[in-house]
Amino acid sequence: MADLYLPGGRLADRIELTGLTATGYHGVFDEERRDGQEFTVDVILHTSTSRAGASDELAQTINYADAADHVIEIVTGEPVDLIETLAERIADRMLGTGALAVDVTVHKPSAPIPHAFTDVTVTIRRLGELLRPPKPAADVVVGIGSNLDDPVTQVEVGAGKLARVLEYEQMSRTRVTAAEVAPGMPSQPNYVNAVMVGKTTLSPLALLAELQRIEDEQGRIREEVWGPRTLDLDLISYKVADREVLSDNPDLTLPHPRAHMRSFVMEPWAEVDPWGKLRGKRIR
Ligand SMILES: Nc1ncnc2c1ncn2[C@@H]1O[C@H](COP(=O)(O)OP(=O)(O)OP(=O)(O)O)[C@@H](O)[C@H]1O
Ligand SMILES: Nc1nc2c(c(=O)[nH]1)N=C(CO)CN2
Repeated sequence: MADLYLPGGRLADRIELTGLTATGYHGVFDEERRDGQEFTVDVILHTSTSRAGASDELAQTINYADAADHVIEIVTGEPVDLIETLAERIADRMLGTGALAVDVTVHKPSAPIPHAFTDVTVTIRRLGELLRPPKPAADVVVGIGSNLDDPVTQVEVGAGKLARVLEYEQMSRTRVTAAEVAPGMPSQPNYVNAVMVGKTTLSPLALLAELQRIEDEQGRIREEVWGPRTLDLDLISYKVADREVLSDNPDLTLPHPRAHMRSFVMEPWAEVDPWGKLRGKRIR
């Protein structure tokens, strides 16, 4: 159960807490509620540790001591009948730490079973919002940009591929925009920009993997942030049942953190979706 492959094929990194033990008062029987017993919990947090590994900063990862505190708080907290419920509560809390997915095993080695046995466990895996297929289909906004190797054709071909990934899609007109470059960086050729809105049943990370596949197919080389590019597809906004999915995960930040400052995104978006909203505010 431990391996989790992310959309795009990469194996997720793991932070594992094993054998966390405390007395709890969970169980169906009165004696269990009265006397309590030991519960042991194993947790696997599926995440990406590469930024923390490179920067050596605790803020870039999930603090395992905080995760352990949460688990103990739930085990020693409000009693429930079933270890299934306990596992569900722990998984839910662990997803709140920013993990992409979690595996939780709850052990109840002193369970009231009138036979010789060593342990009884429940193990569950729960996916966070970035990995969960949406229900109903999500409304998404994708920014398209190119300023290398015949940008008009790059945008046209990229949009054609994107249209096969999305449903009920609608594309803005393309426009030529002056390149916004990072401070101190050399100027760049003009961009061709457009926005496509549509629906998807892909999870946010699965959609991002599709966007990156299309970028890669069009010869995108990722070297310089804000560098010139053959094709750039940014996931601007992802809404399920009108609720915007929010994420501060650097691998997929939602809504896109710079979109609201970019007229080359907001103008074409307003053209195809005049009632559109970003962080609850009308876009025009
Ligand atoms: N909303 C998002 N849409 C697309 N990529 C995102 C998003 N949030 C985070 N990313 C991450 O950003 C990384 C760098 O993306 P990219 O090279 O397209 O950045 P950029 O185009 O140079 O800058 P910008 O995001 O400001 O347009 C990607 O590998 C991706 O994981
Ligand atoms: N006009 C324009 N400027 C940009 C664009 C873009 O798509 N259009 N994309 C950037 C990084 O993605 C940086 N600057």
